[in-house]
Amino acid sequence: MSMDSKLNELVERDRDHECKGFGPDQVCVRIVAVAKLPSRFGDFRIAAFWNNRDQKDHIAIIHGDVVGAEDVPTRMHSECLTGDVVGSLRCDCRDQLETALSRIGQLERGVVLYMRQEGRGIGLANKIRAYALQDQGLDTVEANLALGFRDDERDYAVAAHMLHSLGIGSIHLMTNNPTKIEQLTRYGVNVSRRLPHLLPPNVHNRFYLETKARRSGHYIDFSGTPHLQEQSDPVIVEGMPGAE
Ligand SMILES: Nc1nc2c(ncn2[C@@H]2O[C@H](COP(=O)(O)OP(=O)(O)OP(=O)(O)O)[C@@H](O)[C@H]2O)c(=O)[nH]1
Ligand SMILES: [Zn+2]
Repeated sequence: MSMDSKLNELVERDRDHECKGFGPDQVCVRIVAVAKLPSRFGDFRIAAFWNNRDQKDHIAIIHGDVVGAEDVPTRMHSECLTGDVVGSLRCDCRDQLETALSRIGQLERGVVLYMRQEGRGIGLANKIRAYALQDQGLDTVEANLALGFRDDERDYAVAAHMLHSLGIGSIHLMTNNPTKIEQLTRYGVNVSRRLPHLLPPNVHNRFYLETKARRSGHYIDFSGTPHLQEQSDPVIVEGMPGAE
């Protein structure tokens, strides 16, 4: 069966899908529409999902035949309008997204989950409030706390169910964030391997990345010499200020 027919079958199957849900919030997800999506990063299909937890359209960007597959290279990306769309250099989001899409686009198969969890789940306006506090000297964790949020408000139950809905048996997760692996595993996803997803820092996001390593326990090595191999990867955004 072709990949398109397989995915269309999943849409049919999910029309009346209901289950006891993932995690304490009993999160249930349906795959609602699939279409082809040729992109500058490769050939993809895009799948839209409904869920019973938030009002957001979460998305899977799929390359190759992933239904029923094991060890599927997977990137779980959190929406970042400032980075993804505007090309902000305050974070590493766009570099990570573009690199994930082009790497996966060149593999046999893989998937990028584009989760609408702007600002680590606090939303766009609040992220900009957090940026304003960072402009006054707070770090990214302190800014979230000052606004009355946890440093990270994301929950990956929707993402876990999305992978389940796609029939993906196990994943190789592209991340430096141990919490993503812990949570997905808790929600029943088999993360058979972690693939480091580091890109070279620029002058604007270096402190932000250091904070992720120092305060949020991300696997990013700044002090250790030699640096992790991945940090010497060629720069993705040509002409990026401060790029080494
Ligand atoms: N609250 C807040 N969110 C931010 C800030 N900078 C980037 N983000 C958001 O952080 C999310 C990306 O998460 P990161 O913490 O950068 O990285 P990660 O996805 O947890 O980890 P990796 O998988 O290793 O990339 C996106 O939703 C961004 O909008 C910030 O200063 N404050
Ligand atoms: Zn960002």
